[in-house]
Amino acid sequence: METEKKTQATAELTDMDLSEQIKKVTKDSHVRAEKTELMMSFQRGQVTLSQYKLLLSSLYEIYQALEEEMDRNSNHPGVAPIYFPAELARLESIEKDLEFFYGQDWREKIVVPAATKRYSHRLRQIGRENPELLLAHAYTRYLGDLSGGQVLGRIAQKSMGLKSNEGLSFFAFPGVSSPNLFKQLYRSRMNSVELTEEQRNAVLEEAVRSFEFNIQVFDDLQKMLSVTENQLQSSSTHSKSVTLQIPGAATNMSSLLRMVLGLFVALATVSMGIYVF
Ligand code: HEM
Repeated sequence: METEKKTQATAELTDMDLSEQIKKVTKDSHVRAEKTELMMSFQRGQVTLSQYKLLLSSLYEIYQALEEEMDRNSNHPGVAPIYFPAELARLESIEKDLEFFYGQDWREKIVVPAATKRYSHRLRQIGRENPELLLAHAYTRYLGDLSGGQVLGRIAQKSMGLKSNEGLSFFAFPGVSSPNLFKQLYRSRMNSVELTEEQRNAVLEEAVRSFEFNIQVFDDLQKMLSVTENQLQSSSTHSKSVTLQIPGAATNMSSLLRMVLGLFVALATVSMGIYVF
């Protein structure tokens, strides 16, 4: 009975175009991504500046890897049909936004969690070894951005109290006049990619993995924020030495974190001094 059901499901999936299959196999992952704390903050209109800055920093690392690998493989038969740098590329917009939020020396200030490093590492690996799998990642990010982008951009602007569109270039696609029509074109290009059955299954698996990477990034960012907030709270209620531990081993400790850490050490030193005398 169970086997029958499975065979039926596989047969249904085989009859579909790639764009339909990919949407179907990632449906549950999409629901999980929507329910992450970070995405819930967006949906409640409560995204904070710290959340958004950390998210942008990770998006920088992710899009840098994705777009470098897409550029390098732009003539690959699995990439060429879905290669739309003029319409979709996000890296320059993210750089502009990071400069707005962090200042000119943003490169020295941004922090990303280990999950982001794992995601970008995977992108570079498949760019080298199986470029046709880049389609799965391009789909997850770009169609996601095109679907929710406009709405999320307005929510972000309102939640963070920004007066203009400054800092929000990530959400704007000046090269796409109708996101819905563009998504249709993109889907038809996805469907035109020639893949063996094995490659098609690998693309579908990679799409699910791609959502998983995004979910892990969102969860890690949230953990980083709550650790920083908890540490700040406990340092103001108990004046004792604390070690700043970020789950997922954040890399590139920013000067902001260094400053916070310095503040803890200074507080601990002062309080020990008061205690001793
Ligand atoms: C605030 C959270 C989110 C909301 C409210 C949301 C909502 C939506 C909506 C309404 C659509 C259009 C569905 C349709 O055309 O049938 C969509 C599509 C999509 N979203 Fe999301 N989304 C969210 C987060 C995400 C995230 C985090 C990702 C990936 C990292 C993502 C990836 C996608 C993709 C790839 C599509 C295109 C589906 C397709 O047509 O094949 N979404 N989303």
